[in-house]
Amino acid sequence: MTTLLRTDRLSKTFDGKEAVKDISMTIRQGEIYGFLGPNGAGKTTVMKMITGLVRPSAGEIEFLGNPVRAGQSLELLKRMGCIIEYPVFYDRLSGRENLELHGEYMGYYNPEAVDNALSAVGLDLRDSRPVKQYSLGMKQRLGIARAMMTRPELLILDEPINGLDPVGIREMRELFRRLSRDYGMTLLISSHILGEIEQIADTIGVIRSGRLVREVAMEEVRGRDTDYIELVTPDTSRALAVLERKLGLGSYKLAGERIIRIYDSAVSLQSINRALVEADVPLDSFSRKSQSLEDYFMELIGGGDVA
Ligand SMILES: Nc1ncnc2c1ncn2[C@@H]1O[C@H](COP(=O)(O)OP(=O)(O)OP(=O)(O)O)[C@@H](O)[C@H]1O
Repeated sequence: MTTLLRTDRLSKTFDGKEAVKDISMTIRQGEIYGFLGPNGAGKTTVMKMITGLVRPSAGEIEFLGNPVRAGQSLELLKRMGCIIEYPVFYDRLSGRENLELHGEYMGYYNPEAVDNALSAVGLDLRDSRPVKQYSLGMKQRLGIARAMMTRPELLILDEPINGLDPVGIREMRELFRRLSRDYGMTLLISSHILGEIEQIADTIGVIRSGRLVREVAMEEVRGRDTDYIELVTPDTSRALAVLERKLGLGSYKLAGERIIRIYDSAVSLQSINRALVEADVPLDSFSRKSQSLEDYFMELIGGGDVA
């Protein structure tokens, strides 16, 4: 896949405080990129820099092969659609009227574009109710329709699922899939809840305290080895020495001062137990475990409110 947007060591300092530091991310054409991180991690600031709303303190942004500069790259920025923070509408006008007005204001009014945008997000083309009677989910859809009217190459949505009920969340997920599959759109979606994006994202970028701690293809994450044997011992170094010598243990990780996780699928629970007992290595506990996707990301994020 070709690269649509790339940032290189993007940083932002507010009043001497580093909110975002050295973010280098790559968004490929046609993918759904999930931007995951706890509240305050810096997601909105990164999105605002990408869309030219905030000037970076350092670093570069490249979109469609061209540098993006705040206040200068207007033609390029028109090829992005975004909803950062909640979309605001004229409450007393209908959804259609809001889109028509927006089109006129932006200088590209076209009734067909309004129809197409409304049907793409699954809103009724003939609904004449004022927006103030819309549910939050409908308003989010209308916001996406508005952002889509120019058929942007990249759609940037900041926490679009926030506040929706489970049905609304499911519908929104289906909408994202449809936009990506049927409209070939590339989406950058932020969230602080893994469960909201893990099912739809092709790539997840994990941000924590202003830094991108990991950028992973979901395919790779889903295909990882999730089963492991966990043993707790007061003497991890001796346990490891025995296991390496006797069983040729290769793949393991120290998960704490007393915890060893063994990912070697060729090594059985019994053989580990036998080797350690024979060598007289004290063991507090010993079990087979499986790491969920959630555990995996929690580990990357290091706690916080990502659930
Ligand atoms: N205009 C600003 N002036 C000063 N500090 C700011 C400004 N905008 C953001 N920050 C700070 O930058 C940090 C990152 O904020 P940001 O809004 O980007 O995080 P976020 O990951 O989007 O979280 P949230 O989901 O809560 O919006 C925070 O500490 C925030 O207080």
